[in-house]
Amino acid sequence: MIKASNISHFYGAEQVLFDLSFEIKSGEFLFLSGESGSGKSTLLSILSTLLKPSNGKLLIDGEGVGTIKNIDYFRQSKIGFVFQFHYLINYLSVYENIALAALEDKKQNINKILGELGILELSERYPNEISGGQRQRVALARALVNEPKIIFADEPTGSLDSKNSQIVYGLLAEAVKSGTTVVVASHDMQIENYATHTIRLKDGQIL
Ligand SMILES: Nc1ncnc2c1ncn2[C@@H]1O[C@H](COP(=O)(O)OP(=O)(O)OP(=O)(O)O)[C@@H](O)[C@H]1O
Repeated sequence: MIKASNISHFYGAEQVLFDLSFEIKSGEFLFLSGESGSGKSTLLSILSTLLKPSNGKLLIDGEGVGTIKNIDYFRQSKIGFVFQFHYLINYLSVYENIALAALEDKKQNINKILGELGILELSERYPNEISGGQRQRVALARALVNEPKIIFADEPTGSLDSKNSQIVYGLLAEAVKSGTTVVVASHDMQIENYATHTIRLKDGQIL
């Protein structure tokens, strides 16, 4: 599903990733772990096509990132993103936040996904009228709505307590069961209970 070959990255003169090569197979739940500053977010941003690596090659679902013609459609249709801060729009309802991200022919999925995530009854509420854990479930629903092949999550539970974190990991694990590939970068070692694979980074290298 994802093949990274000799990925390196520099911010200015500082090298933060060193010649990383690995594969992520379809249906894996990969935990990118490592201490603060080890390069997790940088690597996740590269894998999710948001950041161009300084060197190296990345194949996603058989396509070479960098040569993809319509990258916006590629991201919208194949990739779901979840971030620590959910970036929901406060002026739109839960339903509308998800509808905004949904491809036209996927809008019919919204209520089903809200139901599966246990937040259907919140669909008319606004983000500031629900809890942090519920907001992160909305962000997850938004990531799932286009039935992406891959979900990338950067510290998805960074602002949640342990119980809500477990709910989010459980929902990601459910997505994996139905065939989605999931890549999560986090400090939270609890993810090891859900992940099928772990890559541990230290100073920009795989341990
Ligand atoms: N935009 C940037 N410009 C310059 N240096 C950066 C930038 N982003 C990250 N860095 C540096 O790159 C290194 C790796 O950072 P990165 O955010 O990838 O690590 P991380 O493992 O995700 O850390 P954390 O867990 O604290 O989020 C760090 O030394 C950081 O200071």
